[in-house]
Amino acid sequence: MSTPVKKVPIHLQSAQNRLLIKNGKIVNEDDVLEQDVYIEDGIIKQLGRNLIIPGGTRVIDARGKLVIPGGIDPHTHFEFEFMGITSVDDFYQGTKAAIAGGTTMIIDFVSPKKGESLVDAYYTYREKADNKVCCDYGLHVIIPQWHDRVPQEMAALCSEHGVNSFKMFMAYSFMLTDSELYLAFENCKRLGAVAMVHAENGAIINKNTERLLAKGITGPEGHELSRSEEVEAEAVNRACMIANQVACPLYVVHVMSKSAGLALVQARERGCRVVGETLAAALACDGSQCKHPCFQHSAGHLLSPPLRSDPTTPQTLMTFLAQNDLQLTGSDNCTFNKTQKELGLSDFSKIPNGVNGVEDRMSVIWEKGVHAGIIDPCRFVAITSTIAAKVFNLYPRKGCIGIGSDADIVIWNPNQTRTISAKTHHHAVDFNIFEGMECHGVPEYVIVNGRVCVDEEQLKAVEGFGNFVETPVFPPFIYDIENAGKLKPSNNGILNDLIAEKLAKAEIEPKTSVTPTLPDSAVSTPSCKGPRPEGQRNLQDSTFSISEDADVERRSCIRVKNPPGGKSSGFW
Ligand SMILES: NC(=O)NCCC(=O)O
Ligand SMILES: [Zn+2]
Ligand SMILES: [Zn+2]
Repeated sequence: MSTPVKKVPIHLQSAQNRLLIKNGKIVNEDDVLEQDVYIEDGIIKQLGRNLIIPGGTRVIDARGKLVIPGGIDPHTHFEFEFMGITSVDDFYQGTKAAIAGGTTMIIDFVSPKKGESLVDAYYTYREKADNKVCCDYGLHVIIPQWHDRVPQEMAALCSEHGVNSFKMFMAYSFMLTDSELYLAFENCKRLGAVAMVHAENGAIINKNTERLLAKGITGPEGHELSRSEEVEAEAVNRACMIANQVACPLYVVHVMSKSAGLALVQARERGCRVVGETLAAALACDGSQCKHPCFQHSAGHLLSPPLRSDPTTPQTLMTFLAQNDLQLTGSDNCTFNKTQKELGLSDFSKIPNGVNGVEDRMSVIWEKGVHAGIIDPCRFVAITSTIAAKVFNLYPRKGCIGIGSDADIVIWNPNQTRTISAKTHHHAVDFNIFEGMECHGVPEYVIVNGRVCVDEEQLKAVEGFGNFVETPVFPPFIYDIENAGKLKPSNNGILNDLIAEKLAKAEIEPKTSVTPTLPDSAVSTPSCKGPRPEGQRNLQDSTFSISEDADVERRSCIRVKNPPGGKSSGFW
């Protein structure tokens, strides 16, 4: 079989090929620039003020707005066959929702059946996705079972099919044993691939589930009881230990608890190279939602690892992100409708696991991170876009606003608000875990490969406009140890002097004292009615605020030295 060839209608190939974004403030992960952006044929061609550009170019005025790299969601499951059913957001609806929220690239997971060739499963996904995606996409491949052909298939996916990442499970019926994980990580290391792991102790979950059901605990509240924080943290620790035996860098997906976050910090202190991802869901919701008397509400919030009962979890995870103890965010968008969730009405272990997030991730993280004063706009860009681009070796093509980069750009209005609701979202699913949450920060324009796909907040996504993007092996961010050292002090969420100076022009005043206080609970209570080169700067912990003028609303961004119960660590 050869790589699928996508047929994009001619009129879509170079739509709106010239665009100038004027008067905005470009925010990259490490810098803020007062520059205009000129785009031609989907690529950023010029940056600066007073650019000389061809006549007939469309001009968008971004005065008072931030011009940021489009979000990259490294964790979605569209049309995912899981627990006997298929998630309802397909590659069209899912990527359309992504764009509506300011995400311009997603990376989904090929999910081979046990015994199926990984390469065949990859083709199945390409066929499902290529003509549906509204934005660019990449693919990770799940390894559901270890057998002799797997190493060869992994090698073929890396060398011939543009895949550089594999996900292994430590729970569910397709979990791998420790020795199989060892082999999988060893192969990832040999190929220069990113080893991703779903870290929960599957054997203990199975035993707990049997015990809970036998006791008559059958509702959604049983879900977290069966997979407590230590069940997650133990697996994180074990995965890090196993990866370290073969010196394989590790990416832990969906870190959902303080205990798991701390396990990562401790592993890194022992010398393990590990990247930690958390989810929009975990940053905005807590486990109390799964105890709600309405089944649609409680089951609607059910995913694995679960939202945690400890109500300080969302803020702590955000603080981990601020301190680079966690590095990036995904959505794990895996949506099931009410009727699908009802498969588990009398047995929580049969409720399909998964929630929405691809549309609201950017707004939710802005709200709980920047608006709440825990991270600055540069760190927002890092954790929603740049670090994903670096980990999966897409940087600087994606994840930054630079000359030569893809024109995947969001014009972000931090002064605008919107209220999230299933009634207005663009997903196929009938429920939204962020229902009723008011978010400051709205994507007014979303530009996907140079095409304006959200235009003054109006969604104009085009089915099939996106392309499959190959992810090359040996991402320097995780494989080049020397560079990894240099990346460590990249904008660590802290406003350094130079950025402070630049933002000062854009209304930022550094403060002198550190106030290690966190804002009041960031937990939402939804209602239920049914190429950045060398020279990364050293950053000191500091407190700063963005002062108000005509353009930018006042924000107080607080750096906290140590997370509650934890200690900041370096990147590796
Ligand atoms: N997370 C979840 O509950 N569903 C999606 C599958 C996975 O990522 O484990
Ligand atoms: Zn998972
Ligand atoms: Zn997932």
